[in-house]
Amino acid sequence: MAIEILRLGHRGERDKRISTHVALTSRALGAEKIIFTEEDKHVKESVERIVEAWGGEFKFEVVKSWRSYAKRFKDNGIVVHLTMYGENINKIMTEIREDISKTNKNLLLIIGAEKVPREAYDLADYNLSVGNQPHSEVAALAIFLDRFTEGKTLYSEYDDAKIKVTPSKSEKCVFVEKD
Ligand SMILES: C[S@@+](CC[C@H](N)C(=O)[O-])C[C@H]1O[C@@H](n2cnc3c(N)ncnc32)[C@H](O)[C@@H]1O
Repeated sequence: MAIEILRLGHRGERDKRISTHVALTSRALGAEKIIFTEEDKHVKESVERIVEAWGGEFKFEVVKSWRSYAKRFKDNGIVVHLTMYGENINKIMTEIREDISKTNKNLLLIIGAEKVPREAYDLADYNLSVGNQPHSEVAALAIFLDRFTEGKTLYSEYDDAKIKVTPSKSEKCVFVEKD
């Protein structure tokens, strides 16, 4: 089962930082790939730099048509759209987890930057809220992924990592590979 994140929209300069955080949060919490609908060299390079240093196979893609991407994904996947208007995460998470474990399908999470087109709601198998208050796509993504994976992806280790952190009670414990 693979987890992918589809980020709808990116408002240039204004979203550079948050789009980078969306990608890094996706990677750190167990997603295999992030898909953007807009090109941004700065975001792409920032993510690639992290993957190069911290390891793993996290993929970055920009698509022309997110609708075609999501429709194709549904051949062997379940689409969950995160929105403050959606169903209660506390009530629906068990159903989503069972749905995916029974069918062994992949998971595509859709998150917005600004107003999300109606088609995203229609295309999604689940429209899910992380509370009904407006907050941030980074927070919604992190809470969803942590609950979906039950924390199992948080301490993933990568053989090809050049930097590794060992959890420590009292000091920074960092391994850095020399060139
Ligand atoms: C700046 S917010 C826009 C809020 C928007 N009105 C909405 O539909 O959620 C950008 C993205 O954050 C996510 N988001 C914000 N609050 C959320 C919440 N309470 N539950 C789930 N997702 C949320 C959604 O993916 C949304 O598209």
